[in-house]
Amino acid sequence: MLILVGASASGKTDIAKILIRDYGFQKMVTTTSRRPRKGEENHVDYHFISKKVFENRIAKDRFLEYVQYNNHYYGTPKKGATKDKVLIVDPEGANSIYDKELPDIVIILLETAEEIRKERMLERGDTLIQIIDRLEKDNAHFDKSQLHHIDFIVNTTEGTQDELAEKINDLYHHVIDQENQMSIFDVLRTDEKNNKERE
Ligand SMILES: Nc1ncnc2c1ncn2[C@@H]1O[C@H](COP(=O)(O)OP(=O)(O)OP(=O)(O)O)[C@@H](O)[C@H]1O
Ligand SMILES: Nc1nc2c(ncn2[C@@H]2O[C@H](COP(=O)(O)O)[C@@H](O)[C@H]2O)c(=O)[nH]1
Repeated sequence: MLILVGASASGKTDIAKILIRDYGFQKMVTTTSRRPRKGEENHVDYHFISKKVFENRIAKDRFLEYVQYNNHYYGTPKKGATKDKVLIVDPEGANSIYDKELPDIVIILLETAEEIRKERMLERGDTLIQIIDRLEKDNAHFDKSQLHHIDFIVNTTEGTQDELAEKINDLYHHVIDQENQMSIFDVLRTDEKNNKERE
């Protein structure tokens, strides 16, 4: 699973969409107890459920990880957490998944100059108050020191979303293909050992 972590307007959503459109990834749809925003679709943007149902699922251990943010729950369902998924979570979520030592997890932190993020937020119509609030909160929350593990840091200040998605896809495969190759070596080594024992 490819995990993208990054501050607001670092390009996570656009890059994930291109990875899905062009590189065979699927979206890991997460679950939230917050209400859908205008234009958001159930089971596409999130699985939208009530706080009570969310707490019920916590009790049933249905989440790989979950957090409480802005008085709402957000969680990654255990079901469907496969290698080909792209997941966007905050650092706390990425840390919980990393600490579980699951196979095929690649964590990429997107870093973007604050000035550019501000411009992008203005362009997409965020208010000045929203922008100031997000910039202030994000600087501490999305700092690399908050993550237990990072496979790669990708600077998204420059470059188009297409170029960045291509780079991220390459980095993901660099790790995953190497891991798979290692497991082939492990098989060969085991075969060799078994043969020697038989001799
Ligand atoms: N590399 C880029 N070049 C130009 N514009 C970009 C780039 N990446 C993102 N943008 C623009 O910046 C805005 C924010 O992008 P996006 O929604 O992908 O960010 P995000 O990290 O998911 O933000 P948030 O966490 O706030 O939802 C969008 O309007 C998007 O089109
Ligand atoms: N740890 C998790 N964080 C998640 C999950 N799903 C989304 N998120 C993060 O929450 C914030 C707020 O999202 P918003 O859609 O309300 O703006 C954002 O940073 C997301 O990346 C999750 O399952 N686990």
